[in-house]
Amino acid sequence: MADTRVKICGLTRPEDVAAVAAAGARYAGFVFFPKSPRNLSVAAARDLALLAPVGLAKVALVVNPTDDLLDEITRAVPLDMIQLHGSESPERVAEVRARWGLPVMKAVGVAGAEDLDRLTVYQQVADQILVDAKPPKGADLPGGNGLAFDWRLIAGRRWSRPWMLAGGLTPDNVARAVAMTGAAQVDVSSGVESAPGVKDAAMIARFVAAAMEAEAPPRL
Ligand SMILES: O=C(O)c1ccccc1NCC(=O)[C@H](O)[C@H](O)COP(=O)(O)O
Repeated sequence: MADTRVKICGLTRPEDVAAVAAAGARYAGFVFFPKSPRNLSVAAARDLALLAPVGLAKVALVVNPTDDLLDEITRAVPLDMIQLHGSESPERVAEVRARWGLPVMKAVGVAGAEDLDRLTVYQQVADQILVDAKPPKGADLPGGNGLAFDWRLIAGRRWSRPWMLAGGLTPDNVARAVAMTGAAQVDVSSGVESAPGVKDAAMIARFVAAAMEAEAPPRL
């Protein structure tokens, strides 16, 4: 059994926080991106974050955030991590980490082998890497699109930092994804929704159980 750590991203309602905690997920993600069906105001995110029990890490997902937005979010919302999901440079990742004093997870989009060097670059400055599918050209959202990339691209890769696998994961494919990539952590958003932005408690429970029971490849 892999005992995979799960992040459920894009919670919008108190019952989502309860479902995520009851299922045994380890991270809850709150999205601050106006175009997203999962977008939250700072006040709404604060209310949700205050419901999270000890052991459920609260992650703020932001896209190329201004300093003012980061100030506003970090002053109001009790957080454990900042997720940068835009085109932030390595220098900006290092700056956010130093200035706001929280661990930073940098999302890196992967579509082909040409994207893999960026994983190495960002591992040098971020606390964690979120390895996600690259959004299609012209997509409204830089993440949360329910698209998977070819997991063979990262199978057997050596990592110098903790990382999470994301992109198109579902209760039905997460065990295969863990077995193929050796991911110790996985992230999902649309794969546990009944409609865009609407989380489904039964799907969350099924996803977390499948991820935790997955067989990981031997870690050498
Ligand atoms: O989920 C969003 O709406 C979103 C908006 C803007 C930037 C990133 C966003 N989501 C990123 C995530 O962390 C997702 O969990 C990740 O991309 C996987 O999404 P999915 O393929 O839908 O499981």
